[in-house]
Amino acid sequence: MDRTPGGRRLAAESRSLADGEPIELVSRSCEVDDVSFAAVVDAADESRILWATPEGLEIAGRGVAAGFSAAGPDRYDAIRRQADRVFDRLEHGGPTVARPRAFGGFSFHDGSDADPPWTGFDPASFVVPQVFVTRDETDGIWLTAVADDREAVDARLERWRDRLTDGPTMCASGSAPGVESTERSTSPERWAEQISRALDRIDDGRLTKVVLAQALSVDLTVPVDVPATLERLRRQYPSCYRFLVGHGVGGTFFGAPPEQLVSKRGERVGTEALAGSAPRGRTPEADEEYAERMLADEKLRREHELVVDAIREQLGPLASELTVSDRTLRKLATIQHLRTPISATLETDRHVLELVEALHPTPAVGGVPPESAWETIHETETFDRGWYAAPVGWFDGSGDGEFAVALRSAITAGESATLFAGNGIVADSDPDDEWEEVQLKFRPILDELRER
Ligand SMILES: C=C(O[C@@H]1C=C(C(=O)O)C=C[C@H]1O)C(=O)O
Repeated sequence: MDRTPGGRRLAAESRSLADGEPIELVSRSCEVDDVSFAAVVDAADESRILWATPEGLEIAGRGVAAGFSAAGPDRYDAIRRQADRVFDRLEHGGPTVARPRAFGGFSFHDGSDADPPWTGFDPASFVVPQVFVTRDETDGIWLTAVADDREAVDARLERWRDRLTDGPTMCASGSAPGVESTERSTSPERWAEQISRALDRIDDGRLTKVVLAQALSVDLTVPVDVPATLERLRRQYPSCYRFLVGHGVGGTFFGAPPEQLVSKRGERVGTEALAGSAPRGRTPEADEEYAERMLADEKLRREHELVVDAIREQLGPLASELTVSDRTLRKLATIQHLRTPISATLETDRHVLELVEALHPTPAVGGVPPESAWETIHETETFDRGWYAAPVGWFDGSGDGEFAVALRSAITAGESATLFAGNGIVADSDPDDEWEEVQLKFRPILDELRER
């Protein structure tokens, strides 16, 4: 595989970023009326990204004005160095909300091989799109184009403005592709064995917690319309992130994660511990009972506190002040979780990628201690996590940015999709309960693939 930073596929327009030269790009924005975000990301054979937050920021982008990719333990720094060479010289004509940002993410493990279904998904890869639309609650809707020079950027902006304003404004929510058949990576019997082996390690003191996951391969009747599926997910899971990453080759990775890894704006940092799960009840009384039981459950409390402690340990040394708020409930349509919001003020300025590196993987998706958890995951799981449960999001030229944990996610190409879901295992975990919780975590995506 081509491991050169900014290798062929992700070269900045036509140049490679490997030669050390700064890259000069120009961006221009114009305000537009309501336009279809789906129309920007409707071509699976081109690079495309979509990012939406629970607070209402939504960005859809296409093409590659600059691309960065990296592998290995140095991947966070390597991405940042490549991006600095672009952002340091970028001239942006437009409001801050519509500024160019680099969108992408990381694989769960730094040595991920990008084998199918993960073809094209390097251990770290980001793009600054050639064209993107940005919407947020206060600033309206903006179209931005990025190119090598002013003439090219003006032409691109005009072309896309015509194209989007002539098209439909609504995001089509489409219909589900329909599921022909499913195949599990892990049978219930195999799962019970895996849990029992993890519990042995916990018993003999090598491990305190590990998150074990499963994959579900789905044969579809027709290919997934990913933007339309995300639109349906928005309605079902309005408090979740939504993302789509496609490189024009291989599959499209998408999901509706409930969990923020980190957000950084200036010196302010936000993150959260989200761990501990229970079903939603069919009646308000049943739902309340599940919630009460979860809040009172000693095992879940320990499992959750491990995540809080790890975040405190990772972020503490970088912060002048750190606030751990009270534990609350996070209720989603099909599942509920324990959640602890955490915020911090940085002691000195940091790039958001430094915070991503410090936090990933939190024990909400990895385990404690991290090395032993990683070894257990590696020896136990029979599939490649790829970008599942890893950081996905954006950063900008001043080092601000926001990342979600890529959960409740799937990678799809043609008439197949692979879904991923996992659960935290600690002392006293019961294989049947853990199995049920994993199945609940497949539901957000699986429900949207099935015809109702
Ligand atoms: C691992 C997943 O979810 C994570 C694990 C949780 C748990 O163990 O209870 C809860 C929320 C997430 O942090 C997943 O959705 O696949």
